[in-house]
Amino acid sequence: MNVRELACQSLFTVCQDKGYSNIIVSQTLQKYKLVDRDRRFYTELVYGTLRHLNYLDWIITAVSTRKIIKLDPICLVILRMGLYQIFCLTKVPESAACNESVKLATRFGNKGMAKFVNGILRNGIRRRMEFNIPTLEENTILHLSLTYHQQQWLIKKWIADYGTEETVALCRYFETIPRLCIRANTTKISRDELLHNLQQRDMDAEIAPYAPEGIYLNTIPSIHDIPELQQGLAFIQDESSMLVAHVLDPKPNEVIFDVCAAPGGKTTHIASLAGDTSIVYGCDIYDHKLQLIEKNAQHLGLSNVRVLLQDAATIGEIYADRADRVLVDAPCSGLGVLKRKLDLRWRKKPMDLKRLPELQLTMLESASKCVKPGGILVYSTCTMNDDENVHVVEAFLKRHPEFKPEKASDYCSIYKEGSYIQLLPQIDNLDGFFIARLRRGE
Ligand SMILES: C[S@@+](CC[C@H](N)C(=O)[O-])C[C@H]1O[C@@H](n2cnc3c(N)ncnc32)[C@H](O)[C@@H]1O
Repeated sequence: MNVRELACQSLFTVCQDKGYSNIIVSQTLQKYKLVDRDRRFYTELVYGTLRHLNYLDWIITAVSTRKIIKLDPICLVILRMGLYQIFCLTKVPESAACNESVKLATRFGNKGMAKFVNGILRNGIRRRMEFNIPTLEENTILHLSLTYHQQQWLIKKWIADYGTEETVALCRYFETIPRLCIRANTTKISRDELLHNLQQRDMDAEIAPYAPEGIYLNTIPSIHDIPELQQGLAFIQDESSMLVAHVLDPKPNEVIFDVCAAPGGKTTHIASLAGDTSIVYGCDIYDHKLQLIEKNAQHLGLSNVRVLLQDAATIGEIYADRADRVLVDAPCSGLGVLKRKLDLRWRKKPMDLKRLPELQLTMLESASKCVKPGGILVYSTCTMNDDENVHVVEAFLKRHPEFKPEKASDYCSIYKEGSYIQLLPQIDNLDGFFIARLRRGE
């Protein structure tokens, strides 16, 4: 298979919602031993097409007489990839992009599809001047959506929530290349020692400003350049996410429940802060995900982690008053981490934001029953959607006056007014995250 065929297949899988682009790309690169140049072109085609998806669809909508949703999915992938080469790459001649796309349509489709693809691409080239992105003044939403590769409904929501200037800053944050952030496994090595070891090997590493175990790597290394990851001395985790365990503030000799725990980033962090006289139960509703928690705990040498197959929405009926501390790191819309998840940007639907708060409140209510009198309940998400954050917590507090909020930022070094921490990428230069800390009365 040639490079374009591989890219076409990978994009087809991602666009059919059958996998994450980073996993598919790395599996493909492992299976097919491509030479460096082909490897780069393959990666560029897959990630570039995905990043520019809404711009490419904007062109297809204008040029095609058939509606996008009526197009054969493989035909749509071939068109997107062809237009990406024509409109966004400078080094591929237009004729090559067209001819190669026609070949793909013949290979994966039929003669009719090949003719259609040829027509659309040549039409696109003829009408090229029509596809300059409108300016911010001409059409704010379309401009931001096409320039920063975000869905229009999200841009509208952000403008309503933060205004245009902050929305631009937010979109810019999501366009920056994510730095790798690692957490020192402080049960085995201090952050200073880990940092020293990395810098000794000429790695451009610096400490994370807010998470006491966090280290950023400014140049993106291959994972294999960091043997400390394989040795269990460090764990890949975003800085925002590291703050959650500190807000929970686990202590020795405690029983702690992490009720939405897989793959165990926070469970293992909590376990290392609590020490081995505590027991941390990492619960999840998916059996196969529990294995990830176990594997991560074992790899980091943590003997105080146990896993539990358990639905967070019913956990309180079984384990009432059992835990000193409970973390609900709820499934959420993930709007705070759009920098990392390119394909997730296009999968988000307004409906997701509507259906989640009810589920989150159910989980929080059930998990709260596990908290012993005087114990701590922490609720966190990786989103900046108030309906999933402050509104869920306030609805919970209204029904449960036995819980009172405590100032979350007293437990970590990022200061926020009010009780809760809402990290905003455009203000805090961190992934969007929400953390609330509640205490049950005695
Ligand atoms: C935001 S992720 C958790 C990330 C994790 N805390 C970490 O730091 O690695 C949410 C998790 O909730 C799990 N989940 C979804 N619905 C659940 C339910 N009803 N009960 C328990 N876990 C659930 C998902 O499988 C997913 O692993």
